[in-house]
Amino acid sequence: MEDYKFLFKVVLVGNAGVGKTCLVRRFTQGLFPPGQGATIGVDFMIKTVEVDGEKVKLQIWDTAGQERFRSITQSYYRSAHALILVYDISCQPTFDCLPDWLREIEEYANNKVLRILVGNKTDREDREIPRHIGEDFAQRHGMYFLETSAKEAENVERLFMEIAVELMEQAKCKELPKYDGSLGPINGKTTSVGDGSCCLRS
Ligand SMILES: Nc1nc2c(ncn2[C@@H]2O[C@H](COP(=O)(O)OP(=O)(O)OP(=O)(O)O)[C@@H](O)[C@H]2O)c(=O)[nH]1
Repeated sequence: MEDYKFLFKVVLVGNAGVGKTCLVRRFTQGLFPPGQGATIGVDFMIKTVEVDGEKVKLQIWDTAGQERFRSITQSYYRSAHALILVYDISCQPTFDCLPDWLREIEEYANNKVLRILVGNKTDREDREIPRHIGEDFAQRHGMYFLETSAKEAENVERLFMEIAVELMEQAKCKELPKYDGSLGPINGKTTSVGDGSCCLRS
């Protein structure tokens, strides 16, 4: 039996090419993969971290951004404890699609899911979306907000660690059932986490 006290499912969504896979690889393997191909369907990785001396296992689901995989990826929203919605700060269309992603989240995710908006690729010099525009959008939609660079490892560790801390705090308050690793929460119970209405601590 593996030794961990909490297991949380974190799902990344967002347009193709925004860097979801690179964020996951950076966090779980500490690398920025060269020539990363598009994700087909859904992929997942595990990383166990320690928060306040307790082991927290993060099961991180990396979904394909391409439209043709949408029906597969939607089925992963429901049991997510946290959803990371990613856009590329150097690519306006990826930001313009955020309302469409929010509609998907409204439709398929638990309405109490922890939501985080992430503007990735801060290392790029051709920024199109100013930081405050991303921040405003997140605030208006009750989401946490962070800008990251998977390439330069900026804020990536922080992103996942703050999610782990937040989910653990909520789990302690609400006594989330321990997730058994299957797609649905155990005992058929729908887990309920947080009200998703504040901003990531800075
Ligand atoms: N400059 C820069 N490039 C990045 C960063 N993160 C990812 N990329 C590049 O962006 C491209 C797409 O990265 P992926 O991680 O495959 O994007 P994705 O969102 O997983 O794409 P799909 O799997 O198609 O949904 C790759 O060429 C990466 O090298 C970053 O932080 N900075």
